[in-house]
Amino acid sequence: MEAASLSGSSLCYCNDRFSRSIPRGRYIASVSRNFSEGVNDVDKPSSKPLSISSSDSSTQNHSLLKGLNLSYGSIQKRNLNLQTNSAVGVCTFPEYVAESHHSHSAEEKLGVLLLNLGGPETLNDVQPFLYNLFADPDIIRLPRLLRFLQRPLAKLISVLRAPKSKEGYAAIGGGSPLRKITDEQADALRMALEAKNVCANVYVGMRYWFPFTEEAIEQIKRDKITKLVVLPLYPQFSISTTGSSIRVLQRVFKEDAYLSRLPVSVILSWYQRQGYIRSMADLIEKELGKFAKPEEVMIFFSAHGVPVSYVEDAGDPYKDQMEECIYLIMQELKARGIGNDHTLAYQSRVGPVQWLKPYTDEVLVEIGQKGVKSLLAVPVSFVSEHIETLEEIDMEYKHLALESGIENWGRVPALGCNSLFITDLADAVVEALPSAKAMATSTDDAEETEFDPLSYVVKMFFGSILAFILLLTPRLVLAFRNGFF
Ligand SMILES: C=CC1=C(C)c2cc3[nH]c(cc4nc(cc5[nH]c(cc1n2)c(C)c5CCC(=O)O)C(CCC(=O)O)=C4C)c(C)c3C=C
Ligand SMILES: [Fe+2]
Repeated sequence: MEAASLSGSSLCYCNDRFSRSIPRGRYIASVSRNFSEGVNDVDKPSSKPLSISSSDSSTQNHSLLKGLNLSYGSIQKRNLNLQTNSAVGVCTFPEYVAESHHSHSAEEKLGVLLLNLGGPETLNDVQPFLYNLFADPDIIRLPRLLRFLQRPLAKLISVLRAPKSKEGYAAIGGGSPLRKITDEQADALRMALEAKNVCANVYVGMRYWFPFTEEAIEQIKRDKITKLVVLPLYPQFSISTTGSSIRVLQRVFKEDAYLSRLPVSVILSWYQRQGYIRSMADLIEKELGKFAKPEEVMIFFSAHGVPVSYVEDAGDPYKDQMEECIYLIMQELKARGIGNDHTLAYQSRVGPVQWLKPYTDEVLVEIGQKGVKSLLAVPVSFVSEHIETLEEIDMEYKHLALESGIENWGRVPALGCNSLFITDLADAVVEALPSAKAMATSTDDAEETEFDPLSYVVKMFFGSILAFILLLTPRLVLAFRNGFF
């Protein structure tokens, strides 16, 4: 069966077989764990190209690879070798079907790894969580020559930003709800798969906080999983989210004999799946119904931003995918007779660089001044409630909107465990199974370096001094004054 009929989408589709092998230089994937006694970095160099078998079931393949190909920028430089097979069929696999436990293939064990960002569970976690985030070279992208500054800079920025972040987390109850919600989604997905007669263990791996992706992978090994589907909980692909998490997998998998032979299928993005589009449209339709005059409400999509350089220099397909996603949701609403005005803006910018525009806060003021009276905010880049929905949108943006002349405010909840959505994710997992392939390691390790504790200490020391000096440059001082960090 071809991909298009599986996604059930009316989109054009492709079932091309892509095979990309992208040459690159050295890339250091840095993962920092924070244990009770304090920050404990693990920075292991990673240079061997790995191959990821990726399964997408509609146009996303095309646009994603186009996105990756746009420039020989970040992704290629960073060793993301992609083999994408998009012809995916709906079928159940005898080895994973519940009834087949007693069969010869009972040894087969399917795993699904959900990837997410993670969030601090207490206020004390905030600074170390921020450290882990800013130490990620996919979040602060430094030129190669300045990479030794990554961790000292992360330390400084995390310490400086922590008070502001803590205020945000304090306002939503003292911590992020992300772990609890992601665990619930994992459970719901396991049950949705079971309902399709597919037995799977579902794991949660967070990028910047517990349970770290590496812990989930350890569990996958202990459970002797024989096939793995990797499902990032980000509908749209960004270098800063899915890209970053996949790099962690590449690093861990290539270093382990069992993992490097494990058949894996990575779902890179799924914003165009019909179940997701429909469930978003359902939520919007329901919330619109709560307004006195639903047809007059502006639908305001607010997506998490990324720096412009990600899109323009590094070829991040995030913006394209976001725009296509909004188009599809609006098409679905139109098909239901809902033709409201809508707009897309980007929120949550951090630091002194240019982020994707227009900015949510600026657009809210603008449309309030233009006379829009009713507005429905739709968070669109993430599928769980988190600090940016509960604090930034519900508190800061709502306040700003009301101040700017908007009188009726509404907000669509995040999808969470919405059953149509979870069922669609289960379908995506099933569709991805046939394209699972072992990640192959290459011998291209010429530039690999070993972790050297002495050079680490030296770099940390001089890097801290340099980072401190850099932070005193007028531009950055201004950025701090303006509260960008
Ligand atoms: C699609 C979603 C996200 C993208 C893209 C993204 C990029 C990105 N984020 C930062 C900096 C921060 N993000 C923070 C929290 C945070 N980010 C996302 C999602 C995306 N980030 C989520 C869901 C969360 C919240 C997690 C939670 O605890 O609930 C934070 C910490 C919070 C704060 O201080 O504001 C920072 C900092 C950058 C720099 C970036 C792209 C380069
Ligand atoms: Fe973020």
